[in-house]
Amino acid sequence: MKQVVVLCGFMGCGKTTVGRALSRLTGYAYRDLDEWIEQKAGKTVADMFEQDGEAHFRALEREAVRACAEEPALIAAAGGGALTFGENVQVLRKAGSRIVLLDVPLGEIARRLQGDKTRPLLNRLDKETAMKELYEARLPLYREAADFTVDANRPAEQVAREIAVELGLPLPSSQ
Ligand SMILES: Nc1ncnc2c1ncn2[C@@H]1O[C@H](COP(=O)(O)OP(=O)(O)OP(=O)(O)O)[C@@H](O)[C@H]1O
Ligand SMILES: O=C(O)C1=C[C@@H](O)[C@@H](O)[C@H](O)C1
Ligand SMILES: [Mg+2]
Repeated sequence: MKQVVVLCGFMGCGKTTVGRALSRLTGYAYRDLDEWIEQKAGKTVADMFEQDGEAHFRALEREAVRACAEEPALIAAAGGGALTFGENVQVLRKAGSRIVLLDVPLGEIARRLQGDKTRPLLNRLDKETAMKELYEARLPLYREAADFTVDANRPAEQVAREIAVELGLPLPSSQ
């Protein structure tokens, strides 16, 4: 059975952290789509935005989604914007991948990203307003994309375990 699980949600909701925990729990390989893109491009996401523009990054992101959908088994952390594009969601659905939304309230996201300079879409003077507007615009898109929503305002290990149980993933490391 195909077992590709893609974690989605706003920047800072914990996709990378929970994704790594879920990979440890299930034994499935972990892939961070942002890191995959950085390796392909040989530069950071922040540099890509600055030097090549967002459209170039989004094209590489579509490639990353396609490559991930082709895997037999994988825990993938999507970039914060990846599943706001219907085309990427359709590619994953068609391939039988499952999409999980990590739900975290905006206040907690803001706490987690305080002082962070690595996320280009938030690297601006009106960071608070930008974050709120983007969060509110994206939440309905994430909900539409997701097969399952998990309360991710809890320790990452707990969130990972709930996802594994809900999706019926193997839990070899707990036996
Ligand atoms: N469950 C959690 N509880 C508390 N803090 C967390 C939790 N998950 C992640 N964090 C912290 O929040 C910050 C953002 O987490 P992480 O990088 O995993 O988010 P992300 O969703 O991958 O973000 P991005 O979309 O930018 O890749 C990190 O400092 C991380 O340590
Ligand atoms: O929310 C977004 O659109 C982004 C989130 C990050 O994970 C990166 O993919 C990039 O900074 C864009
Ligand atoms: Mg991440």
